[in-house]
Amino acid sequence: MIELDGVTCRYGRSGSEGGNGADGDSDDADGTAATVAVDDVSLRVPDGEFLVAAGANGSGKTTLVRTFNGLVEPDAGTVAVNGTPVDADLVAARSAVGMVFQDPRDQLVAATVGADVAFGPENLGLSHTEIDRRVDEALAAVNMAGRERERVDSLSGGERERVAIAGALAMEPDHLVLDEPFTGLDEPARRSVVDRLRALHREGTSVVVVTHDLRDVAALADRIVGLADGRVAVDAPPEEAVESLPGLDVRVPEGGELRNPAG
Ligand SMILES: Nc1ncnc2c1ncn2[C@@H]1O[C@H](COP(=O)(O)OP(=O)(O)OP(=O)(O)O)[C@@H](O)[C@H]1O
Repeated sequence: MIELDGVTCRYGRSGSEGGNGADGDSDDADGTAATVAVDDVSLRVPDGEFLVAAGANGSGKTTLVRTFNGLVEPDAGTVAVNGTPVDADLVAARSAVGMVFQDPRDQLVAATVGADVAFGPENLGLSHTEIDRRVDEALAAVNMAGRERERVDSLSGGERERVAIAGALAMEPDHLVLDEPFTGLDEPARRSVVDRLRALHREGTSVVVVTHDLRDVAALADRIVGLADGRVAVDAPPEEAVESLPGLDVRVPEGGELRNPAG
């Protein structure tokens, strides 16, 4: 379970670590205005849930999910994972919440698929047998079993995304968070990533997907949280949420009972 209470994150005060940490959204002493990226958000993400965090560019989605494992430290409010405050045990939070970043190139660190997926477990100091087991299972989960020896730079965008997901899965997190996982992927690649997410969720993995485009994931979600200007504007099951989301500049699936504001 991930629990946020009254979380506010700001960027822009000069001298604040990591760029966030201002005490207001007015001008600072040096004349630099602080940006309130996340504004007093309270949220529960139960185990097993497939949650989609949707919103326009700049609505605060990335900042919000980065508080889940301490990559961003809130200026106000608290974040707890499995009952423990993130700032009290950063290692526990990072183990419990696996993160797949927006561009898998930012995440892939080794030359080959197997070495890349093994990287995280190796840093945990696990035995070779345990590392091999995790790599095998993680690659199987993204439908890339037996491809350990392939070079990362020879993979397609969709395959790289799936290797990045496997790398996060090899850490055996309670929650898997993916930030805009479909950016830059062609249709078959998107479908293959969607299929993998569906299968992972079916097998019990908790998934959080950050997106401004719901076409791929609306049908998978248990719940959609829509952000606008750093605040939760919508928090509802998909059928209800898609009615309000177009007003937040979020692209929703076309056809059926769902509308697409872009026409
Ligand atoms: N490192 C940073 N320094 C200063 N401002 C930032 C930083 N990161 C984000 N912001 C600002 O905070 C606000 C929220 O950004 P964030 O990236 O969390 O939103 P987002 O919804 O994920 O956007 P996108 O879809 O474009 O990634 C935006 O106004 C953005 O410009």
